[in-house]
Parts: sequence; structure tokens; C-alpha cells
Amino acid sequence: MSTTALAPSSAAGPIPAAGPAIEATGLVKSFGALRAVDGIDLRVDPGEIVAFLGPNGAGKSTTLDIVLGFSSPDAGTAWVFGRSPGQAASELRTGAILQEGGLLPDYTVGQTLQVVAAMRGGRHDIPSVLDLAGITPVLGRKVAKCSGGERQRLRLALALLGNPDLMVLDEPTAGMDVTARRSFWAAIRERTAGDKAVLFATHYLQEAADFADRIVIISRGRIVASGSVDEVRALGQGTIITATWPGLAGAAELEAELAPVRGTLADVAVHGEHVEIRTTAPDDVARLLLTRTPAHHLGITALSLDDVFAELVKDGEDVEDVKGTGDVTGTARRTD
Ligand SMILES: Nc1ncnc2c1ncn2[C@@H]1O[C@H](COP(=O)(O)OP(=O)(O)OP(=O)(O)O)[C@@H](O)[C@H]1O
Repeated sequence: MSTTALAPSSAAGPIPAAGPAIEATGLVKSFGALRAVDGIDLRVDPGEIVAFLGPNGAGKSTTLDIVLGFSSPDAGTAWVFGRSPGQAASELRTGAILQEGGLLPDYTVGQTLQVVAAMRGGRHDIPSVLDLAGITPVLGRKVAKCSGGERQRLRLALALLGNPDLMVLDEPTAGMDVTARRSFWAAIRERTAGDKAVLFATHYLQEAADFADRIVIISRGRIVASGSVDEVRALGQGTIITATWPGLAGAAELEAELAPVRGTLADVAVHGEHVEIRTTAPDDVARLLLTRTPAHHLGITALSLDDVFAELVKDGEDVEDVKGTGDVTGTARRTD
């Protein structure tokens, strides 16, 4: 697949946005016996930046390919500004950064932009694209000599050509260092200040937390949670208590001592004298540890977004039972 959505050129002038940037309902896509996408409902409104998070093979790219019109779903519908994805692409309403490949190593950055701009047709404000993507300094450099981050910036510039209303970015900052990632997102933010929409797939939870208005978590082709960062974080049940327990014989001793609060425990782990307990009643567990056991040095922390994410995607068996995940615009929900 090419790196950037090289939509067929269109003579069509600007067409007003109509409805949601993306409205997908009941998407299903199989490869042989594998259901890569298994009933996804997804809505992205103009002006929103939405992160699509999930483990490897969850179905993110397959979904994005459908939204971009690169492939058709086996079932369900996808609309982009009220049009078919292919139509929206041909009207230059969508721009994309896909995962890999597609760039010609012997072209310079500037030549690549010119060629793609000519292929896409229409009028392009190349200086502002260069500026926004921050690649002016490497304009004369051959793609083969560009660093990973510079290539991603070139991909961003290509995606910005035509000033699309929706950008679909598949792991757009892969290979970028923290500073490059920050300035990449600053450029996207600047770009989406109005009513432009962005849907991006990422493996970086922190990136999703920092830059997205909304997070959609997908596992095994199904949406398992969606909402703001805080809403998704709140789906994690429990609090983590850590402590040092001198002379602890092992997990059996810990569990025996915690018997009075057993019903509140989600997880216990013992690493030598260090214990980690996840509980829905942190005060009770802390009190018990401090008054009835030798444990000391207690630490009490909320679940991190990483913990919540790991829990939400941990077990495909749970997710298999999910039915109808509903829209992804409202309050966060877990669907198992
Ligand atoms: N063209 C294809 N033919 C066969 N299987 C495919 C094809 N495209 C994707 N798959 C499979 O579908 C599943 C979902 O793949 P997809 O690329 O959508 O996942 P992803 O969430 O984007 O993963 P990653 O984070 O690793 O990029 C995977 O098991 C993948 O191997």
C-alpha cells in the first residue's frame, strides 16, 4: 500500500462539510477465517482529534483502510462527510499517513511534494504545507538520506496537501523522538484549530492522552472502551497498594492475612518482600496491613492509563462476549 492517500485528482471545488467527519456502523472485515474487524461503530466529528489505540493486530489499520476507501467492509457502512470514503478521497476531503513504504528514495523531499501535488490535482499552498510540517530545512535532501522523523514529516506534508478536512494517521509519529513528536502534534493542533478532524492510530498511550480529545480502544476487532482520557482511566477498577513486608514467606501468607478483605482484591503480587495489591477498598486493606502485619512503607496509587489499557485488552475471551459497542461519542464505557 502506498504511504500517502494519493486520491484521484478532482476538478471539484470546495464542497461544504456535511455531517460527521466519519460515521461508521457495524463494520466487519475478514481475511479468510480471521475477523480482523468485528462490528465497529465509530464516529468522529469535525474539530475532533480521536486516538485509536489497541495492541498489535487489533484491527486499527484495517478500519482506517476502510475509512480511507482503500478497502470495502464485508458488512456495515462507512461515511466520510456523508459521502462514500472513495468519493470523499476523490474530493480531497481526506488526507492520510499510512504505516510504511511508499516514498521514493531517489527523490528529494521537494520533488516528492511536487509530484504528489501534481498527481492530486487542485491548488496547493505548498509553502504553508512546508511550514506546517517543518520540512523546509530538508527540502533538497533525498528521501533515502532523511531520518525516520524527517520522513514522517514529509508524510505529514503529503497528507496536508489539498487542505483535507479529515486526516487519518496510522502511527504517524513512529520513530520520532519526544521533541519531534511534540512539534508534530503542535502542527496538527494548529491545523485542526478550526473544524478539521483527525483520527490517528497509535501504540503510545501517553501520546493519546496528551494529544487526543477522545480515545477509542480496540481489541480483536472490537471497541472495548471509548471516551476522554479521564473517562477511560476511570474504567480501571481499583487502587494499587504497595508495601514492604519483612520476612514474608510468599503469596500464600499474604493471601491468608488478607482474608478479611478478600472480596475487594483484584490482584495480588509478591516479589520477595515487596507486595503489590490491587483493591477496591484501599483504606481497609491499608488499615489491615498496618495494624495486623509487619508490612510498612505503604504506597497508594491510582491505576495508570497503562494499567487500564492492559486490563481492557488483556483477554480476548472477555472481548468475544461483547455485543454492540454503541457509538463512541458519549461517556466512556467498557463493553464487557
Ligand atoms: N491483507 C491482509 N490479509 C490477511 N490478513 C490481514 C491483512 N491485513 C490485516 N490482516 C490481519 O488482520 C489483523 C488486523 O490487522 P491490522 O493491521 O488491522 O491491525 P493493527 O491493529 O493495525 O495492528 P498493528 O498495531 O500491529 O499495526 C491482523 O491479524 C493482521 O495480520
